[in-house]
Amino acid sequence: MIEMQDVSFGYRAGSELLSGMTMSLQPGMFHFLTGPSGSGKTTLLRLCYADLLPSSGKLSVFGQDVAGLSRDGIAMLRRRVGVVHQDTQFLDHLPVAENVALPLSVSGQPADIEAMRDLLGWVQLSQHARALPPSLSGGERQRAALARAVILSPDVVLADEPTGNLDWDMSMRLMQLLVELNKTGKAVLVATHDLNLIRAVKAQVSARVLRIAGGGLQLAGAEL
Ligand SMILES: Nc1ncnc2c1ncn2[C@@H]1O[C@H](COP(=O)(O)OP(=O)(O)OP(=O)(O)O)[C@@H](O)[C@H]1O
Repeated sequence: MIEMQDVSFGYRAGSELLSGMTMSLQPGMFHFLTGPSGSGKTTLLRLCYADLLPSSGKLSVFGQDVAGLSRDGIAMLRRRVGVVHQDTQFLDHLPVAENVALPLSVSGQPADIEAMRDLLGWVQLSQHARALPPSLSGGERQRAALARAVILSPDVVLADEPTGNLDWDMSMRLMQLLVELNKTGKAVLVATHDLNLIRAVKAQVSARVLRIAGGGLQLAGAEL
């Protein structure tokens, strides 16, 4: 569903951050992306939803080569990819429910009140539907961000360090939601440097671990 063949990327011409990356996100599979701070995890995620385009190599998303896509084509493709950003990026003056529903209004779809109620219930934020984002705890913000990422029923969910500021219990609660999503058939990719988190999830679900090292991408072995 997302495939990279020999993809390289640099923010500045002549200086590559990532090079020779070949990988595919498998439908229905749980994936982790790990690597040291600054190694390029966020950058790789941004490539996965065509927020950045490769400097060289081939990137296909849902079978379409992104190099040949118009802006509208890229916008259509992004609707099938739910993203939980590292900084949750809420509009602080809008209540949680309206923030979660934003992808619907942006894509011109009506809000389904019943579905919204179910979604907020799933992330255990029913009580906070009318709250403003600044009043939420870190875990609540991440769960709201996850609800917003899945409101368009994407095929793939990408989460960038979603547990970065959370304690262990809250981190596992969030990962549990991602595991549940994965069990409904969605491909999930979680960027994290927390190897204990990867081990805890791998004890519950089969997961592939990709590691960025030296600007390239490797499949991590049995040590995880
Ligand atoms: N928009 C940008 N313009 C220029 N350089 C950037 C930009 N975004 C990131 N970088 C640089 O690219 C490198 C990789 O950043 P990236 O955020 O992808 O790493 P990361 O592995 O996600 O890091 P962390 O684990 O700390 O979040 C860093 O050196 C960063 O400073």
